[in-house]
Amino acid sequence: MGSHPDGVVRGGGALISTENPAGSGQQQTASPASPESGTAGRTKPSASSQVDLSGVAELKAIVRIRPFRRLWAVLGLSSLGDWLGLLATSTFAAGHVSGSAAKGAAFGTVIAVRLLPALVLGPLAGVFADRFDRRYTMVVCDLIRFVFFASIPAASLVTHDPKLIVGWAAIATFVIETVAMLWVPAKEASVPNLLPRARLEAANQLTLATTYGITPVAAGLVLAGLNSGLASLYRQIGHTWIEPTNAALYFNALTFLATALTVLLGIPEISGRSARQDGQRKPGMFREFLDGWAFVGKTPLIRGLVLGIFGAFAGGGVVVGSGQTYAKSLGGGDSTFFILFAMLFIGLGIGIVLGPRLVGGLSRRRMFGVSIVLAAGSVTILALAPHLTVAVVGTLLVGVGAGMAFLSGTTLLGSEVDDEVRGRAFAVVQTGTRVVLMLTISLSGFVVGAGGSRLLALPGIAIPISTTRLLLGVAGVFGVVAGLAALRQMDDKPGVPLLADLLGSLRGRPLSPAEPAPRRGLFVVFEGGEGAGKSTQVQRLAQSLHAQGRDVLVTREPGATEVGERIRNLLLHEAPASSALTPRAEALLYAADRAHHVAAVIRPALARGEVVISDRYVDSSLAYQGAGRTLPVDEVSWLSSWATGGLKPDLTVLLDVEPQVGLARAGARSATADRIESESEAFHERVRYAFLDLAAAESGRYLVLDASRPPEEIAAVVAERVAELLPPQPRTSGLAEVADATERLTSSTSDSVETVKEQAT
Ligand SMILES: Nc1ncnc2c1ncn2[C@@H]1O[C@H](COP(=O)(O)OP(=O)(O)OP(=O)(O)O)[C@@H](O)[C@H]1O
Ligand SMILES: Cc1cn([C@H]2C[C@H](O)[C@@H](COP(=O)(O)O)O2)c(=O)[nH]c1=O
Repeated sequence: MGSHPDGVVRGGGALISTENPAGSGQQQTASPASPESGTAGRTKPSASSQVDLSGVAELKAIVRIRPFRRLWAVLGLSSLGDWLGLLATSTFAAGHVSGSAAKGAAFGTVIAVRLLPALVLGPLAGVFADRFDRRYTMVVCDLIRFVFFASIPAASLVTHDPKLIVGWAAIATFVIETVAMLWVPAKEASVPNLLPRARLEAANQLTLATTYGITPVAAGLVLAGLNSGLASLYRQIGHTWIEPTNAALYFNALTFLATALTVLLGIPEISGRSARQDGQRKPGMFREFLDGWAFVGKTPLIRGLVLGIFGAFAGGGVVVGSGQTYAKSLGGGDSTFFILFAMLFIGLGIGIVLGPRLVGGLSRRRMFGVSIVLAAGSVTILALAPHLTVAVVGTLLVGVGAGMAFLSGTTLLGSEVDDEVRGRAFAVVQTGTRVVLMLTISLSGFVVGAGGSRLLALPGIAIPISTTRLLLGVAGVFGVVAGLAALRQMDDKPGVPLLADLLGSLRGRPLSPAEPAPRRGLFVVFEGGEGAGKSTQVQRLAQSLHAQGRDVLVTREPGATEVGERIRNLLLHEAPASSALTPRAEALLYAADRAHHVAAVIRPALARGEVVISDRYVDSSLAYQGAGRTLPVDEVSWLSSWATGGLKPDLTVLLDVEPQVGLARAGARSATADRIESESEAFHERVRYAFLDLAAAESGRYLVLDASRPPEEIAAVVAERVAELLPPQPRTSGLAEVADATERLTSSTSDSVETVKEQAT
């Protein structure tokens, strides 16, 4: 598969872009400095650095990019041609034979011939898109489509034998569809190179809406217009080229000539890939073909995408194939079937247009998996629907899920698959979806036709079981499993709970993934109210671990770093009263201290394999700023998880004490109370119960101890629990025994606590 330029990682044969937002590996020959000339290839605006625009502004931003605008126009024209071609060739063939059976056979033959190339040529098509200049591939394909579309009506100028005319229409259609199989992956693989990556999703929304929303309607209108406008003229003049179907085919041919010229002369940016390949020996076509399939099979992301997309299409195929009998099972007829069919397409449109707004910042990999589960879960709703209303809602949801999956899947393929192999990835999807759709529509039609409805006789009761519903149920469950498997394969936020992430995204606050970090040490945190004895226990644990010869880092929040010390003073001593610092500002200052603390002190120590013991951490913010100051706890939690990059302690020791007792201890320790110690008793009560609630919610990671017990008892329990989390330490010398004895003699005064704190800072 050639070289792997910067920004591309190889793993198991995988080539996934990690850096370049506009399609890595792409060496643009154009120098797109302004939006007019296209921002692809050079600039590096990541999804996160891109300004988040509203829907219309986003669309304006992408159509302002000249190469993309032109490609979009080409796509619109070409798609109009496709739809016109489908309608016109079918009616053309049927119009040249007489008798309903012959007309039906002619129509069916043309449709079958249109689908055949997907099976024969589909797998090879991607090799063309990846091997040759995509611009010339598109131009040659469009010129061939121009000639062959024009040749269909022109055949009747040469012969009047209907068999020859229909036969030629079938051959021409086969050729046209064959080159379309080459054109589509070349086009799909080019789009990501013409746009900044952050705009790819909106671009896909626009192109999908054009292909499946605007152009089929436009094609119907053009055909209807030609029919009504030219029919009487044709009757008067009699020239075959103004016969409406012939005129539609000539018009269609011209759309392909127009697109060929536009791509050739107007979008040179599609070329440019060959520069990278100069001087390299290309592998043979067969090798490239095998590499493409190996890439799909070995790369978890692509495997997940392909699995999910095929699953969604299989579900859609089953819904369409069993639609008519399903409508009957609801007590309806053809009109019910059409209502359900319309609902499916309305849902698709909603999913494509509104899906991204709905899920907000949810990662697109997760959006893809969740959409498949939504679509498939809704198919199971259809299986159980007792009434048309439920079936209508279910069908709408199937469409919404499928639309969102289609959009996110296409965007992921475009943005995460390296340019070198993107054409082949798109070709696999293109071929596979056609095959899966054809098979499931025809198989499910056959199964529901043969199955009918059976009575399940149980003692005392007979339950009617319809094959249609059984099939829908099986398809739904299969789809949910495929969606979950896809999620597993491609999840980019392992460790971040999916449901919480989804709910946060729907509300506009997605959870950040934990920052990947080599982590070999152990992270222990002490939490509790004022004067609970945290510092005392921190120091005891540190000494005990030191005595075992372990590397220990003692630290605290706020104030473990130079910057943190200044923040601490500001928070606890310099601001004279609570009114001088608003709760949000206070929360942000604690978060700022934490962000720096984690990055500068905790993560490096953990990476070195040390035991890190911190006097307070995230829970203090949840308890003091959340419960104490009554800020929304989920907002404070989000802030902390952003500040820490998702770093959680391995163990949190909660020292629980009544606030009066703790405050009295703290008062005895120092004459003046700081800004937070001076808060009301009710404030400290809320803080105490918030700590206890946090521990109860995740009990496995907490050790809750009664802090009114003697310090040495508490220390023993803590040491025992920590020992369970540490690997056994080889005893090296008699020094360890000496250290143990020293530790037993050490007093637990607050002076020595301060000494340890000083070492840490
Ligand atoms: N289990 C205990 N029983 C009685 N007194 C204790 C106990 N633990 C600590 N103390 C004493 O209580 C005072 C406060 O202890 P320490 O500084 O360890 O608490 P803290 O939780 O760190 O307080 P703060 O959060 O206010 O910094 C100290 O004088 C300490 O000696
Ligand atoms: C980390 C953190 C701390 N606080 C409060 C809790 C205490 O009153 C002080 C810290 O002083 P101590 O000597 O460690 O007891 O700050 C808070 O309100 N929010 C936090 O996130």
